[in-house]
Amino acid sequence: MTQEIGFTKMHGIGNDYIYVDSTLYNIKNPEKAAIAWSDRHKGIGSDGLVLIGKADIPEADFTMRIFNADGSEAMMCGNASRCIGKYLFEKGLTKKTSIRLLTAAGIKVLNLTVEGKVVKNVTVDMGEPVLDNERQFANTDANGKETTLKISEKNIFGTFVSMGNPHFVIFTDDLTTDSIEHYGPQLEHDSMFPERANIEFAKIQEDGSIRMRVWERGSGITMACGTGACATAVAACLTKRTGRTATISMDGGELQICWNKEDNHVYMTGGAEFVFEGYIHF
Ligand SMILES: N[C@H](CCC[C@H](N)C(=O)O)C(=O)O
Repeated sequence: MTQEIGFTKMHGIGNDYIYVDSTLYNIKNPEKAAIAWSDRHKGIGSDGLVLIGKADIPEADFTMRIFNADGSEAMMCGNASRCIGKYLFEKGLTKKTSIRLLTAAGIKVLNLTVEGKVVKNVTVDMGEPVLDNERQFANTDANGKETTLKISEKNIFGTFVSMGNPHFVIFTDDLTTDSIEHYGPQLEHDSMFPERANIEFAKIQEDGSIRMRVWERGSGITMACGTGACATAVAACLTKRTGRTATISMDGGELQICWNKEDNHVYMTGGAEFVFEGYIHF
């Protein structure tokens, strides 16, 4: 027996997802739906599937579940959290401009910048980065200076930062697709990351901004990654390449990241857009 499911397609600087209101539609197998619907030829086409729900605890307003294009469920999605803020406000599901979103990585607070009835951009309190020391600085050089993680025989150095979901940030001048397609899947599945990992390839630019491209766990190369942008900004600061605020420039656009010294929280600011709506039989 197929169901007719209403969906909304949105993107956060090119990182596109299918959004379904789970108070209206009960998708029995979201993993399977994410795989089928993410297919850019036989499905709707997206980087994954996001389910929006109503929170049943007083500490939160709404809930988010996010499934990658391979059907794997992730703890958190930065770009999707901004899209949810826009979705909820512009569809009249809330009048709040500060929304508490319950995710598998805890409650994230979305602060909407609104002009009239339109959400112009969203700042998300992404919480504290988790620096996993045994994977953070595996080596120190002769002077005891902390270096960054060396991935075994690949002789690749990077910085592990979790934003609720795992990220490995590599600073390199080589941001070519060939390299990312070569090293991305290898590193995603490296034994150093039992839960797999999102892999960021980043380069500090002359104006101090950071150019970053990403191989996402479960979705491959995407146009942008919100949690990845946060992890990249934290890694750049940790390795003394930048200060605590950074503009992260990705294929799909820019995000402003601030790793606040007072509360140790990372704040991400950027846009979100509707693309189209439709129904799919599943
Ligand atoms: N692929 C990620 C989930 C999506 C995160 C990304 N799209 C973002 O904007 O944060 C993971 O498996 O952890």
